[in-house]
Amino acid sequence: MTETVIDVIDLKKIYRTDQVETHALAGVDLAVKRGEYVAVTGPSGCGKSTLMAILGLLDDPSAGVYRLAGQDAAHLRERDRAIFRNRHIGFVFQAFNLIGDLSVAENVALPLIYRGGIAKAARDERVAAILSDIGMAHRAQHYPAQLSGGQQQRVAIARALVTEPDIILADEPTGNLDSKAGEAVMALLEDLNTNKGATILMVTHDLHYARRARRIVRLSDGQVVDESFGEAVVALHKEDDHLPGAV
Ligand SMILES: Nc1ncnc2c1ncn2[C@@H]1O[C@H](COP(=O)(O)OP(=O)(O)OP(=O)(O)O)[C@@H](O)[C@H]1O
Repeated sequence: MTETVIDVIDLKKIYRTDQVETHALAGVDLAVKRGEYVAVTGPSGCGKSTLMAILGLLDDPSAGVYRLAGQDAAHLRERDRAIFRNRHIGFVFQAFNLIGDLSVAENVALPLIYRGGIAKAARDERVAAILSDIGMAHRAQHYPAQLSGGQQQRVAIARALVTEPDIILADEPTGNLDSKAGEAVMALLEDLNTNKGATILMVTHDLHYARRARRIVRLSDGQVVDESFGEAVVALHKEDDHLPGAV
């Protein structure tokens, strides 16, 4: 049986201010198996960022179960979070978040340095291989400011992948890119999923990009209201009467 990487059961997040209580997540159930590529989509305010922050261990849920790679991830102590994140998660942000005064190769090597226990020669080898995989080997000694937005996001994806995480969490990865660069990033994510077995969960408000994933989960008012399959799956199974159509 395929291993479940992310297992979320009845996840709730309530924001309390003096006057109001906002149920940002009102009981989300979501399972992501190894090798899946899932897009989470939905209208503004439906809870996408809140869900991503919890899955990325940046915030705690108010209630519910969150298991990551089979371990309880909902109640980690502060000092365990960074270690857990480094070990299991690769994060791709909308704003790339590369470090400006480090070269491309140095940016990609950072998660391996944080992990520790990996000799420099092994790190260099791993970084070179991953930059080659994503077509950025020729930019290894460049600095982020010398790259286009699309290239910076490719480097950020390499940085997320370098530790071979259980899951890539991509938060609006095309949000700061024009459509051509956005398409290139989407093609890279698809390739990593199809050919390298990367497990990906991407949040996007853009249905056009959500459809490029294999499975689409729609949130509304903090709950999963619909699940369907992306274009690649629908094209593959278009003869299959039992498969729900693409959104
Ligand atoms: N820190 C906070 N304090 C209070 N309410 C919050 C906080 N963060 C989010 N919310 C509320 O929780 C709900 C879900 O917000 P969230 O940012 O997760 O939605 P979203 O789907 O990511 O929206 P968008 O697509 O616009 O980024 C919204 O009603 C929002 O106003």
